[in-house]
Amino acid sequence: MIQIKKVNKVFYQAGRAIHALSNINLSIEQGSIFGVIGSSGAGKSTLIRCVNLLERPSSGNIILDGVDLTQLSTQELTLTRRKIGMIFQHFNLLSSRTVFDNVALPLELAAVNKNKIKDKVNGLLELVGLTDKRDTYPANLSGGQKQRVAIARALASDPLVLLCDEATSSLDPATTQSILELLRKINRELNLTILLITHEMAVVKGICAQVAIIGDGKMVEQGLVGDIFAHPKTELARQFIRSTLDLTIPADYSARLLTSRVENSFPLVRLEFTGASVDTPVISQLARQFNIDISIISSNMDYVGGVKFGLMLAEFFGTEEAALKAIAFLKEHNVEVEVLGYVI
Ligand SMILES: Nc1ncnc2c1ncn2[C@@H]1O[C@H](COP(=O)(O)OP(=O)(O)OP(=O)(O)O)[C@@H](O)[C@H]1O
Repeated sequence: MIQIKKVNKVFYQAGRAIHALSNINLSIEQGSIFGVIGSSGAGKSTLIRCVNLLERPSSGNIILDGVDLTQLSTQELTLTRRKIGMIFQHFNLLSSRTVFDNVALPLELAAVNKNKIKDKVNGLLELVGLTDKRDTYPANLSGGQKQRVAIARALASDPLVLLCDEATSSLDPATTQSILELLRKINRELNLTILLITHEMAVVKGICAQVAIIGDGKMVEQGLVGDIFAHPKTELARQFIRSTLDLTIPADYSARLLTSRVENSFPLVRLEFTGASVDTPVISQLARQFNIDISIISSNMDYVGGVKFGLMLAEFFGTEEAALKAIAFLKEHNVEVEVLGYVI
């Protein structure tokens, strides 16, 4: 459906070359939801803007439904762009137009007749759940409602692909979930291919089947979301996965944390379970085998693509020797263990 082939993008600023994208290759199947994740400045916006040629790649090809967009004339490109809808972080609605008129705009520009526009827009407003807001102005809508209008507008010209540029980044978590739910619904009902870029792994986990991780303009890792969560190959992928779990040491524990073991102090350990971890009940096993009492302080375990993974913060009560044996046992079972300090 979309093929991004050997795409490079170089910006020149004050005589300096900035390699925003280096040799990016991606293949996105029709009807799939594909996520591209990266930190700030990684090149995500540049990549998604290259897909509809808002930004022209310095080299490489963008192939949509068998057509190489980089080879089209300006006129051909204008027509082909109708097959590509786009939504943005800040919605980009026209404040002087009502909800209805915002959604109608692409149809008016394509000279569709008024009755057809009315039917189409009403249908789209129903799809995104905004029928009762048709005559409202954007200033009187919530962020989530504005994004629904933007989605309806993007769908007006029956695109094959929807590009989402940080579409949920300015929304609260509950609204983010409702917009992701809507994207899932339109993907299912319209068989629309969705390419989204985000800096939030939670968005990828929530909606995407496949993900590509980019860093510093380069492809770092790509594959099925479940596989990446289960077997991240790079430190960058691990960082993104950890960001969905977020375990911090409670303040009162930090205050009592020593860097070396003294009498009556016990190790505070951070356990990381990945797809490589052996799928046995290791916590109860090590309590029994090594005579260790385990106090779980916080835990964030998850299940994606058939794989359990997550982080756990725990205190190990027992002798120093028992704690060392327990840690070795966990490592043998491919649980990553980090001793964060000793709690007094
Ligand atoms: N028009 C431009 N002129 C010069 N440099 C640019 C331009 N657009 C982007 N860049 C540079 O290209 C690199 C990638 O930027 P890009 O906006 O694609 O990153 P991003 O991953 O989308 O970041 P963010 O999440 O912060 O938006 C950055 O170093 C940026 O400064």
